[in-house]
Parts: sequence; structure tokens; C-alpha cells
Amino acid sequence: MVQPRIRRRAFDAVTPAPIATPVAPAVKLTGFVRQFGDNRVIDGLDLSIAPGEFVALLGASGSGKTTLLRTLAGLDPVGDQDVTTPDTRAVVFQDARLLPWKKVWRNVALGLKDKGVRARAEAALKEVGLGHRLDAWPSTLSGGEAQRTALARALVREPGLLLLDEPFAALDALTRLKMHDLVLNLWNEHKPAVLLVTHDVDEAIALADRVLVLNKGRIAAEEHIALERPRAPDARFQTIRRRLLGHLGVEAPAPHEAALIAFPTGEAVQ
Ligand SMILES: Nc1ncnc2c1ncn2[C@@H]1O[C@H](COP(=O)(O)OP(=O)(O)OP(=O)(O)O)[C@@H](O)[C@H]1O
Repeated sequence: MVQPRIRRRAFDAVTPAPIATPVAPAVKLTGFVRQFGDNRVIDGLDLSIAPGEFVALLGASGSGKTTLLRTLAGLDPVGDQDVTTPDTRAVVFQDARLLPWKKVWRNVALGLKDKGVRARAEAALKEVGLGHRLDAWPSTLSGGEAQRTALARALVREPGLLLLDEPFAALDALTRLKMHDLVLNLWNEHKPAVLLVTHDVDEAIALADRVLVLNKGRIAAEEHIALERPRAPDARFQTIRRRLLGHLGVEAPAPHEAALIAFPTGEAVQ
């Protein structure tokens, strides 16, 4: 058979197609399984998170969000399964988990070994707006201050992966909005990969580059959030919101209700 001759156009030689340099993911799981007795909580899950990417994870209660986060934190055994994560990981939980017998700066410095430990803790606490509470006892902190301290403790280690397990769920709505700004500023400054577990669809859309929905032990849906930050609850936001609520099996509320949910402090504008 005569092979067809491939004619190269002249400009092919001078304008080669750009070659995308592949970036190794910060997090990679392929077909990951986690089972408790007969309960297969994570069932062949594939997940990849790029360095510096901010990912939010939604899912019904019991869908395995915390199990996945604990796996990535290295808190649970993974057997011989392939789990790629950065070496340095840090977790912030819903409760700050500060040691009450250590002053705030010592909580942040916990586990730091090199020189200048106090100075590093101080710098981290200044970053979260608590430079004036270095010598305070944890019992004297407000809920928001305690979570700021937990964030400082996480970031002082310069983690490649920051795991956030509903860190704002126990805070009042106004404090939560302030924490969103703080987290975005810290993320911009340090650029770790982030996995935020949350029940709050608005929080996920407000913060993340990508929102995943976990269902039956797998990623059931994914939304790339291509909205510029800071994100207002505009029509594009609401469209993504409706889609995500649909994936979660929740009927989207009417627009005026959506605005009240997005801005419970009364700042909503429709
Ligand atoms: N150590 C354990 N032993 C046995 N079962 C467990 C264990 N940890 C979690 N599970 C089970 O795994 C399932 C998923 O739990 P997980 O805490 O990961 O869910 P979740 O999506 O984070 O839920 P929520 O949103 O309510 O926090 C649940 O059925 C839970 O009972």
C-alpha cells in the first residue's frame, strides 16, 4: 500500500506547539480504599491536587470526608496503597486543640526544634493578627482567636499540604467571614496545597479553586471555580451553588433565601 506523503507546512518548523511542562501533583491517590469492617468508606477513590491548589471537599455526613483527610494527614494506616503527599503536612480541626497548660506562643512553637523558635512563633502569630497575645493562656482566647492560633501553628511549619477539617464550623457567621479572608491571605502568602473539608457550599465556592463532592466513597462531582477573588454571590456564584447543591441532593433555595444563607449577617444584596 502506498503511504500518503505528509506535507509539512513551512511555518510548522518555526512555530512548534508549546509543550506543557507536567507538574508533579502534591497529592495523588489512585483507586484508594479504606474499609472499617464491612463498611467500605472510601471505595476506589482517585484524587490529585496540584501544588498550591485550593480544593474544597463537600459530602453528606458519613460520606468519608474526615476519613480521607486523616489518610492524607498520615493519621490512618494505608497499607501498601500508593498515597503521595508532601512530607510536611499540617491539620486544623474544628476545635483548635490547644494545650491549655502552654501559653499561646508555646502552642504554636510545639515541635519546632531549630533556633529562633519563639521568633518564628511570634512571626506566625503576627500573621494571623495575634501578635499581642503571645503570652496569653488558651483559656482566655475567643473561638476565632483559638482557630487563628491553630492556623499559626499549622503554617509555622511551612507545610506543602494544609488540611482543614471544618475549621470554621463552630464560629459565628461574621467571624467565619473574617477567617475566610485570613485563610485566603495566608494561602496567597505561603501557597500550600489545601484540602478544606466543609459542609458549607458557600464557603467552598468562596474559597476554593476546585470543589469536589464525595459520595459513596468516590468523587461524584467536581466544579472548577473560575471566579475572581474576592467572590461575590453573583449570578455565576449562584449557578455553581445550585449545581453543587444538586450533586448533594439538596434542592436549591429561592434566590432571596440563597442570599440570606450567603450573608447571614444581613449584608446580602439581591
Ligand atoms: N475508626 C473508625 N472505625 C469504624 N468506623 C469508622 C471509623 N472512622 C470512621 N468510620 C465510619 O466511616 C464513615 C465515614 O466517616 P467520616 O467521619 O469520614 O465521615 P464524614 O463525611 O467526615 O462525616 P461528617 O460530615 O458527619 O463529619 C462513617 O460511617 C463512620 O462511622
